[in-house]
Amino acid sequence: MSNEEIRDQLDQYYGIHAKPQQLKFTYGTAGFRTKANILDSVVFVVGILASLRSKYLDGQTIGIMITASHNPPEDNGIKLCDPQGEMLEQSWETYATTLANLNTKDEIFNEIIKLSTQLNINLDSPSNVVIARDSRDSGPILTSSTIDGLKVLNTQYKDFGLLTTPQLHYLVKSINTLNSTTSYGEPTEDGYYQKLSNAFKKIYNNFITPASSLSSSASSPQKIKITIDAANGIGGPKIDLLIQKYLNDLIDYQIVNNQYQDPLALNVGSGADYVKTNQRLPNNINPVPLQLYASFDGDADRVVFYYQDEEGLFKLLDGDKISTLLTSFLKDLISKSGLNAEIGVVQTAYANGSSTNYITDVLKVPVVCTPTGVKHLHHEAAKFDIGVYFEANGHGTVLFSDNFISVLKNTSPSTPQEQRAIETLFELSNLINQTVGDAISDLLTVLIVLTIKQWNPANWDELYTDLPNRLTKVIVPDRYVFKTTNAERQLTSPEGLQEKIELTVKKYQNGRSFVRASGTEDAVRVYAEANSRAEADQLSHDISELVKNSV
Ligand SMILES: CC(=O)N[C@H]1[C@@H](OP(=O)(O)O)O[C@H](CO)[C@@H](O)[C@@H]1O
Ligand SMILES: [Mg+2]
Repeated sequence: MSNEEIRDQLDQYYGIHAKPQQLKFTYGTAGFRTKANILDSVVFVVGILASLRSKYLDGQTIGIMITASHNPPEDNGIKLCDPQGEMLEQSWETYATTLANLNTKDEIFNEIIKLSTQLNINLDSPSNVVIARDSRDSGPILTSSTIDGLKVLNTQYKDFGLLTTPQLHYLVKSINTLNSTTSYGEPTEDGYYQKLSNAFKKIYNNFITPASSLSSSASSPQKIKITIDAANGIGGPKIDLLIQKYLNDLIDYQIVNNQYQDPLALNVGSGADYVKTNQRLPNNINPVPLQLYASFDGDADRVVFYYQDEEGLFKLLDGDKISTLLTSFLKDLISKSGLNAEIGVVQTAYANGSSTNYITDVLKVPVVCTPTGVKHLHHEAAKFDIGVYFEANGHGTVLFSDNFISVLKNTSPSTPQEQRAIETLFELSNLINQTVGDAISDLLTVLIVLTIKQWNPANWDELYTDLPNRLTKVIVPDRYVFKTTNAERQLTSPEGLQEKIELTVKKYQNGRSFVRASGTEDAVRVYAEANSRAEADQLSHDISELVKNSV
């Protein structure tokens, strides 16, 4: 495109999407996220950036997701997805932030020219983008503003409408691998359902026969039971569609908080974040002891499970519990397969200390700790043949390396046991989303593992006992003075604070605490765990006081 053509396009579209002068925006861990009514200028320039990114990558398809995940209904956000379904490369986050804060049409034009020169982008290259949104009522208008941004550099686009975030990631990877040897799947929403349900059924049929089932009737196995709190978000109608169409004879499910068309209901008193943060049931669940419940977040890239024990106590099965369940299952399969595979687990400092000890000491699997944010975990997990990564809040997945997948495809098993283990490992790589944490895919994986093990939620929970812990926020004048090292587990600034924290922690049995600035909220987070509830609370209080007094 010539400079004149770009100027003409900006003349046509910029006026209605001009930035309000006083606002500042940052592309953070989760993209841009704020009140929906101030996002218009941001989504417009994200359209331009996605076009540049695609041209930079020779026309490969880039994904745009309009969502604010677990935030309240009046918020919204936008994030980009790279060609293999991974998060946007970090250096481009800076370009996104720069573009979003420019105040005039000329500045935007100059930035387009500057970036294309600096990065050697041929503006005549084709550019392709797919776009989707969660169920927020601000979604359609923000989508249309994003599309105006795409038109500035003549980008081809397809609007997939309402999808979960992981479905969009699936589509991006499927489109970019179409007709190749590493084809990820059919690039349609239904292709996603087919891929997951086929894998689920194959694993199921490999293990569950009428004779081995727990069923009272010998001829038909009992259906797998689950109640899902969909946070009144887009995950509800999507998992409904998948199970209805493909898994209805295997899964007996109920969806609560499924009012995704109610603009005020999203994430209110419901959802994975609500359940994990408050450590309590969401609205509209009357628990039956020892039955399994799950909560998605607003864009269905996180899931947590829970149940009520026989004493009537609420018990949470969070990302750490999912990680340990899957790791123990996978390790067992590797050993039965007769193959050599390196399995590893990736966690953040927020993982419960008991889970880390269990994985290291009992499962004897290496654990890597990374900074918060899934892109850090994802990157480390990709270094193993099988890399399991979950944040404690329920966002995570399991990555199978290309090399290990080709070993699985090309090995001739010598016993039926080996054959079953190899097939199951291969189908798990299809069932578990390889691009990003996925509530639907993780839910199906947990259900099949529990069914194979014939475990109820209490059996799962028994693997280890969580150390009592507390996660709190402290509001400070400037959170950026809190700088960390060692995967965010130690402070380097403010000076002297880390030493004080360590002296305090030493007073508590099994005490552990760390402090870091949130990347998504204007606050400092304090995490504390110790041997008892009272000690964890006291430690949390002591450290919060140290933080308050340090600034
Ligand atoms: C303790 C915690 O749960 N932190 C969350 C939260 O990050 P903070 O940087 O802690 O605000 O939002 C991130 C994005 O959703 C998520 O990846 C992360 O796990
Ligand atoms: Mg989310």
